[in-house]
Amino acid sequence: PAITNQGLIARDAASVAGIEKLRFGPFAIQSGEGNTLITEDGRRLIDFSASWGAASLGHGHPAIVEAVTRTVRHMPSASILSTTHEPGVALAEKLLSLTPGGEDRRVWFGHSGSDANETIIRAVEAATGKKRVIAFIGAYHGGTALSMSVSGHTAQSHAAPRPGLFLLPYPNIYRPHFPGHVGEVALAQLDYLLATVCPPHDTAAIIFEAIQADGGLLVPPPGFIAAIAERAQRHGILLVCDEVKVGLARTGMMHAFDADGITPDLISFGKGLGGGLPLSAVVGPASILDRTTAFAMQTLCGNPVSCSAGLAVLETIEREKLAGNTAARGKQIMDGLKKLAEKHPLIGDIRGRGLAIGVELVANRTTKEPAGKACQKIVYRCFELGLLVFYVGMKSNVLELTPPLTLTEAEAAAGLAILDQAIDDVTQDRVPDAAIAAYAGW
Ligand SMILES: Cc1ncc(COP(=O)(O)O)c(/C=N/[C@@H]2CCCCNC2=O)c1O
Repeated sequence: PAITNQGLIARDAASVAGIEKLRFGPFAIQSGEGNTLITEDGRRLIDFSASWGAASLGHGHPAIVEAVTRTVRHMPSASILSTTHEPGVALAEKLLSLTPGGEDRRVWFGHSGSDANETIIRAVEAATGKKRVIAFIGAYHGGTALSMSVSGHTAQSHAAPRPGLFLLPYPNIYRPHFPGHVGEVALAQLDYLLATVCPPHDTAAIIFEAIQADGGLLVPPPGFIAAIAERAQRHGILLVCDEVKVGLARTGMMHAFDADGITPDLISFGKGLGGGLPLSAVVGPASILDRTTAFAMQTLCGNPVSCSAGLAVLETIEREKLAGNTAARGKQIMDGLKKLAEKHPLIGDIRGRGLAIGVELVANRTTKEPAGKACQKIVYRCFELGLLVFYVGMKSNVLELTPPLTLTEAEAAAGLAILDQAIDDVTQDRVPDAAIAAYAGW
């Protein structure tokens, strides 16, 4: 049918496949400027999501515009598979210089966190010949078959876990599901697995997030990931850290795993690495990533335009000292949220590091009953009031605040004020069920 002059939402409904939609409202965007998005009808939204963390420098950052424009104009091919080029080599060198690891290492380029984690699992299995992998309940490692099969998020329960996968309980300090669900049980279970059905000689890797993002923005107790790393090292099991969401200065440190001062064997990057363009990377030992050729290919891997954006992101993080800004803005927001918690009983827990912040919403602070519907309504109301924020969590009740690393003090304050109003409106039942009925969220 001819496309009438309908709005984006109606046209989207008639043209874009629902299987890739994760919608919380009629969120139609016509443009972005810095840390603000402008809706189709011209309203300004402070962006507290950064497109799930991908727009690390906000929207239209001059460094990215300049790098991308320059490269797309002179275009040294579209791929690094069969022709190499300066943007790709320079970005690989930059990533090697920014990541810890003594031995000879290499960088693999992809387009998404999913393909990076997919490649890691395939590469470590091939290099070690080992069939078992250990991961965590609540983990989201991707949306492709293999990356999903080593995930543990309830939203992906439609995907079968890979054979030989063992899932451990990720520490949940605020909502322990059993005594010791704050770290020591996970470690005890890991030791028991390794001593029984998951022998180190057949266990290729342990994959984890230093902060579990989609699982509910769970921050493990200090020392937990160091304890995991110590066991991996002791048993000769490869340690894989998924830095796709919370890496690259988002926690106020260069790497989220810096919190425990560990050195993973392999690291996956994505989202913010591309600053809004499709780009992922795996950093790991040459003995794994350089052991053969033509093993993990996609035509546009190492696309020079995306690689130029990645270089611009990393250089800007350094030049603008964005890890420092992230720590400062994160403290500002955390302090602001603590004040909101004094007046809003819906706020059950506030946690995170830097600009990776979770606000867990509960109907009752004593029972901690998850307030999923209130959470959906708050996201919807924030959109109406001028703030874009989404939610995560296996009970869909954790607001995820991952604004661009370039967030300013004024934008943080304005976002908090809108969040305050939205929570108030939902608490006073001013947002009807009908407002969110059409949106499945997750
Ligand atoms: C820690 C972590 N590792 C890998 C991925 C997969 O990245 P891609 O979605 O770029 O393939 C993700 C993606 N997370 C999802 C993307 C789908 C929408 C829901 N929100 C996310 O942030 C992730 O958080």
